[in-house]
Amino acid sequence: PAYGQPYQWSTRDFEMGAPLGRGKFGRVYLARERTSNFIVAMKVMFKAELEKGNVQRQVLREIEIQTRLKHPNILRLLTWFHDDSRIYLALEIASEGELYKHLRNSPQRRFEEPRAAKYTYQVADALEYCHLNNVIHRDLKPENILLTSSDDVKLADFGWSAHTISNKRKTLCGTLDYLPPEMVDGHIYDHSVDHWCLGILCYEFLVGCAPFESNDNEKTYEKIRRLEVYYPSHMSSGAKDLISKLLRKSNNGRITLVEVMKHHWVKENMAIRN
Ligand SMILES: Cn1ncc2ncnc(NCCc3cnc(NC(=O)Nc4cccc(C(F)(F)F)c4)s3)c21
Repeated sequence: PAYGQPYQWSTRDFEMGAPLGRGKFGRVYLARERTSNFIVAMKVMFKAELEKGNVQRQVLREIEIQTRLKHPNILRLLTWFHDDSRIYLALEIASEGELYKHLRNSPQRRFEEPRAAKYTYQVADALEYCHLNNVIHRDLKPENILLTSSDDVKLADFGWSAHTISNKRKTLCGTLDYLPPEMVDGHIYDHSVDHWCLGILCYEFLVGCAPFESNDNEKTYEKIRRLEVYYPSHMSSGAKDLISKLLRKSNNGRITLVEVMKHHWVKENMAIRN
């Protein structure tokens, strides 16, 4: 490349391998960079599909956000490039794939408390870093969390993330189970929506399903508004205490992410595991 110009990556630099998964807007493949043999996860999206879904701005915002975020529990966007018909995201590989598959395949389809506590801690740590960088993830769910070979989690898919300045309503797509009350009622929201989602996530780790799940959207909205949470008898009082402090209607009533990381249930259970 011309002196001082950053190298322009292209598909020629990579040998594409097995498919790793598919999202709404494209597929993810294993890929190897030819000169370094470095392995990446390559997300390939068709421009036409992104235009049809009217999400190209979100992808550009994700690229802008993710190239800045560097944290052990956030999946790195290493580089990106495009050709005439596709956009490629070269992502850090998380070889154990999507966390929800491990959740669904666990005995009783739920994680033991030490494992749930470790992941809750790591997600809280990643979210705290995002918020310090004025980024709200907004789409926290087991599908967007990946697992590494060292059993650490990586927050991924910042396609729905936003800088804290913009309070655009999140167009309702995908699961409603994670929507906090202020978003269900279309009110403005801030980074504390992620605190709510962390509560839902921790509940789902421990129970195997989200607390407000129901087969009818209106019923889910109602349960969220009424904050009807059923805690199964197997759940420890420490876990119930933490979740009840995150699933608070008033966004400023939710405990901070630092308090989550210091919570006695998290600390006790992480001591067991590590
Ligand atoms: C499956 N799998 N197994 C191992 C493994 N290792 C790493 N990554 C994997 N999978 C990729 C995970 C992703 C990370 N970042 C993403 N980002 C995205 O998909 N962005 C995006 C695309 C199209 C439209 C939109 C928009 F605008 F609509 F929001 C946003 S997807 C892996």
